[in-house]
Amino acid sequence: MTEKALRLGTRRSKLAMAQSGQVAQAVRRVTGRPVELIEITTYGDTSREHLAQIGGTGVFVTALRDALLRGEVDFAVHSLKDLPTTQPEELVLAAVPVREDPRDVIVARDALKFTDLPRGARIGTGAPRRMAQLNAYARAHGLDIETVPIRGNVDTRIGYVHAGELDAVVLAAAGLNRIGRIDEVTDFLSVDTVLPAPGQGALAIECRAGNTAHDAALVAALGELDDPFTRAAVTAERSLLAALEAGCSAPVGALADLPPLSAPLERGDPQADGQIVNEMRLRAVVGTTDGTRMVQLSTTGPVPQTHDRATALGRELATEMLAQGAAGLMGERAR
Ligand SMILES: NCc1[nH]cc(CCC(=O)O)c1CC(=O)O
Repeated sequence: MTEKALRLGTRRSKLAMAQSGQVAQAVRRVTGRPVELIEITTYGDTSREHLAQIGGTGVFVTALRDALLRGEVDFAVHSLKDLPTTQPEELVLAAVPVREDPRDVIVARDALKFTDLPRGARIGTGAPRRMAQLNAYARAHGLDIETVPIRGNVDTRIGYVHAGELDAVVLAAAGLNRIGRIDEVTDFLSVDTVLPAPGQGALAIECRAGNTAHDAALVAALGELDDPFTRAAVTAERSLLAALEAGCSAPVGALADLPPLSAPLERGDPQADGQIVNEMRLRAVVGTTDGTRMVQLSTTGPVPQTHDRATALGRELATEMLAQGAAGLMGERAR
């Protein structure tokens, strides 16, 4: 007997199709079932307005969720950083697979590195988070750059550099990796310079919450693709974002990862191994887009072992940031 194919709901962009194709492979492997891609057009794909203006979180996500709720697809694949922080009750994140490179990168003319850009260089990015941190770094290090708001898919953005309209554009490493264009990167920005968006580099596999035996079995099967460390990290990052009452287009960077090894220990040292598997560092930044005012904090502790603990970690750091005036730096609050 041939089993019915699982229907995977996906956006139609090149990036979405690439990552959905990769998840489809993994799902075939863990379920032994065929997987069919169902393309769904979202408002975010058709709108020409700036994302910050159509605003609101989740422009890319709503249409996929509607298709799930209507039963037109069995599961959906999202870029985690595009997912609103509120989780609808009827849906569940069945898996958060291992995160890939969370860094932002630049693609610049003449193979330039960020710090080698000439005076007056124009850098394209539509993300207030990227503008804020690039401008803050430039101020602190005597660089003279201008951030230029752009949007569009990866082809469009890199096209501005090839056309000579911009000196560089900022993109996520993970996206370029997934579409096979990582070779075009001219500089990987250290997360010490630019903290990524909460959830950047991670994917979310979302299902109906399991009210039927069929849905419950699917949630359990897809759970095989979950990576507990990535899950804990992105839960903390997103909880921080939610507690700041900021949306995905707010100037908020956050990353939970392994803390650096303390000085006397080296990798391979049994004590060091204990440290690297047991601890997590959460860093976050909020700033004005011109980079003049920033609140940046970090905390390190045991890897949270439950959803509630990961959520508390993010919320606690957000509370400290708010106490230091973070709310006043975010401009328009989340809608
Ligand atoms: N904002 C759109 C978006 N959503 C996810 C990614 C990249 C892949 C990822 O972070 O998982 C991108 C493109 C980009 O920021 O360059």
